[in-house]
Amino acid sequence: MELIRSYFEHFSEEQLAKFSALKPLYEYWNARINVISRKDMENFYVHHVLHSLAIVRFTSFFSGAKVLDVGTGGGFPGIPLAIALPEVEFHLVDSIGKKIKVVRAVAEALQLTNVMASQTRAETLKQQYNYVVSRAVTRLPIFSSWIKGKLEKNNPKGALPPAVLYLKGGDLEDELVPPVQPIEIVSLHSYFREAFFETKKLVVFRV
Ligand SMILES: C[S@@+](CC[C@H](N)C(=O)[O-])C[C@H]1O[C@@H](n2cnc3c(N)ncnc32)[C@H](O)[C@@H]1O
Repeated sequence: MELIRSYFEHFSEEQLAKFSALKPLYEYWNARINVISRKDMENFYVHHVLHSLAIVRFTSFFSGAKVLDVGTGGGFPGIPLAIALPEVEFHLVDSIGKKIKVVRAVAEALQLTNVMASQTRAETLKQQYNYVVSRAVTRLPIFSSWIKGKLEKNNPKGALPPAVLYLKGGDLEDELVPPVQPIEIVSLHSYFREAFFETKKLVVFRV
């Protein structure tokens, strides 16, 4: 847990214990339902947990905020975010039922009462959210069409306005076209020293 602690000194022992429990839980579930490539399990804390937590380096949302994780797969970035931000409500969705089964099992084992998981296509959701998070799901213009109308118009005064926070690797210039309205693009290497983050970005945008 030294890796997580070194970047997030304010996490409590309870939170660190939950992060520490994540790897054996995913090893157990991944052997039954593939949600993480087998060779990536070796780099679980850097490639999955720390990568997800980049969003917490950018913002901690506000207490009571509703956050949608679109195409969460086995629970990334939603599960690490829910451990890091227990005052925030997370709705994790994926179109594949067996992935949601893993998300529910992990959330239950860790008693994450701020996680709701649904098997659904993001396009069909009716609720509105203060923020949308996601990692590696589809090109940003397509993604934007899926979540159209699902962000609140305003957030409480002083909070980050409604936005999408999307974790992305590689080139994205040709994806930053309407309806994507970029607010900020952060190189994750400015947050984390590991070589994995050299090409990784957090794209914050409105639609
Ligand atoms: C490459 S995986 C990424 C999973 C996870 N976000 C991660 O980074 O580990 C993309 C996921 O998006 C899901 N997905 C694709 N289209 C979707 C849609 N329209 N609504 C909800 N989930 C979708 C897929 O089922 C898949 O689990």
